[in-house]
Amino acid sequence: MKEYNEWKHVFKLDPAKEITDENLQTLCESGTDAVIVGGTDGVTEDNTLDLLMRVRRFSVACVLEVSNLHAIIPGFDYYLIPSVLNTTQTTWMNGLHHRALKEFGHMMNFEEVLTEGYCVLNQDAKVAKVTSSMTQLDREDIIAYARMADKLFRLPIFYLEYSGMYGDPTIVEDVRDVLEDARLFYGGGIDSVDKAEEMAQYADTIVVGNIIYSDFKAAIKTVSMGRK
Ligand SMILES: CC(C)=CCC/C(C)=C/CC/C(C)=C/CC/C(C)=C/CC/C(C)=C/CC/C(C)=C/CC/C(C)=C/COP(=O)(O)OP(=O)(O)O
Ligand SMILES: O=P(O)(O)OC[C@@H](O)CO
Ligand SMILES: [Mg+2]
Repeated sequence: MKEYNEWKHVFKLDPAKEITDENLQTLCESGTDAVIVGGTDGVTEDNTLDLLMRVRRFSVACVLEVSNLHAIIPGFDYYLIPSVLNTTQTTWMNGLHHRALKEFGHMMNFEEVLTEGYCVLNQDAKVAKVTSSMTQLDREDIIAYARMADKLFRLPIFYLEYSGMYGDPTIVEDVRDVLEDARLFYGGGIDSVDKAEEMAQYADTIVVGNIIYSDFKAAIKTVSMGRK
């Protein structure tokens, strides 16, 4: 299993969406560095546990990105805990986190927990709407959020989230240039090897999500970035 600071390419599986056993096997054995289980809505204890058990048949790292309090299940290799830095509602910054720590704090293994500072940039994404994120940001605003994650809060991960659309590579490059310790995750609209390679020049880790469900073959091809 690869540790999180070795991940270059990861797939994000949405528990609310269907994937066949055959495609799941192909995906887990594709050479990707980790499989993240997570989505903005429709994530339940049942569909999360189902994916955990199915992914566990393979040796790839299996990671839960926690998005609601009702689907926190033991047995994953890592727990990614998002805080949305550009939300307008404290719920998504630290509110649910406080509730979760009241319930689970005493039994958590913090070695497995990784906090992510999200900067949500696609105004049409579900995550932007749910979290009422301020997406109309200029380059300097985004860089300030990157420094907030890296230097003020010392979060291990800064996540540039364009979910559903391909972002601006020059922004990813500029953010890469200011981060010193935080790992840079980029996610959004990667549907080809070329896009995977372009963003992987700057991001430590690229995240491939929706294309798994709309064009599975294209999704699997993204793993071959850097190996064409
Ligand atoms: C013993 C035991 C159970 C151990 C585990 C202990 C543990 C790790 C406890 C958790 C502690 C903790 C602090 C939890 C935080 C709780 C929480 C709910 C925090 C809020 C998270 C948050 C900000 C959610 C908002 C949405 C978000 C950022 C989701 C991330 C995933 C994402 C953006 C997916 C992309 O969306 P998608 O669904 O794909 O959208 P489309 O359908 O449009 O594509
Ligand atoms: O679904 P896509 O657009 O690939 O984005 C991946 C991931 O960043 C979503 O949280
Ligand atoms: Mg998705």
